[in-house]
Amino acid sequence: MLELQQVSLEVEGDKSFEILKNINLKFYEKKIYVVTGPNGGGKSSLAKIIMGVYNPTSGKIQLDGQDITPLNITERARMGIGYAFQNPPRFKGLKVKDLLRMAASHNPEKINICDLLYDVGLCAQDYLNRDVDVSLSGGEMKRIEIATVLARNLKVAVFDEPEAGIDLWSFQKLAETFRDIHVKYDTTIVIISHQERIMELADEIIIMSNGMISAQSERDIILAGIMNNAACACSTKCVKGVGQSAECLG
Ligand SMILES: Nc1ncnc2c1ncn2[C@@H]1O[C@H](COP(=O)(O)OP(=O)(O)OP(=O)(O)O)[C@@H](O)[C@H]1O
Repeated sequence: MLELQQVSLEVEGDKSFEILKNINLKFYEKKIYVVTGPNGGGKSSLAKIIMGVYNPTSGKIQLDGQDITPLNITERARMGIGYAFQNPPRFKGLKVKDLLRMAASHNPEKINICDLLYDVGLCAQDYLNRDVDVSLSGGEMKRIEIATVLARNLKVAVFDEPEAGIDLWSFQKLAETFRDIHVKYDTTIVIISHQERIMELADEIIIMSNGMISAQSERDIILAGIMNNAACACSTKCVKGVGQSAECLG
């Protein structure tokens, strides 16, 4: 289990600014958590705190009871925490098979990289010798990156907006891939996303706004809350909105 205890993150600028405020969260094995909420709410910062890109100003992070707060990104990667980027990096001259072999080399179990490609819906024959460069589409790159996450057999995998820039068909395959990971592996999956279809994959949804957890519950409870947002008063044209409240009238 990954646990964040009273985690805060402050950045120094002209004046100091608290990006994350006293976050308490528990992420259990074999569960999918989707973190959502308004722009600037602190979701990516939370992902970076888990990864070790940022170190908290105060608070503690524990993995299976071990304090990992002082560990950096490389040390946390060795402990089984991995991150899939919003815009995955591409490397000239590197082939898909090299990338997967590199990822699998960190896994004590023997991994068949062709099976991994199959797991993410790609034909090994077509993709093993492809260069990891701009010739791969966004959706293909996303799936290859997910295959590298699977190759490492992570304890905790964090995906920041995995749906960004992929087409509808690839999106469907991506959702299936997450469902498969959920069934086959014990990995704790944390996905940052604004997409309702990604939220539908979650066991639990966490809503972050203004650097705090504003809601956290089972998927259906949160989704029902989002759909029947009684506080919405945006417009009479909005399907959710009431638009009639006195506050709306100029
Ligand atoms: N290194 C930094 N220095 C200063 N401010 C930062 C830094 N990183 C993030 N912020 C600010 O912290 C807030 C939270 O940013 P973050 O990227 O975590 O939000 P988010 O919820 O992921 O947003 P989005 O949905 O737009 O991706 C924003 O106001 C952002 O400008």
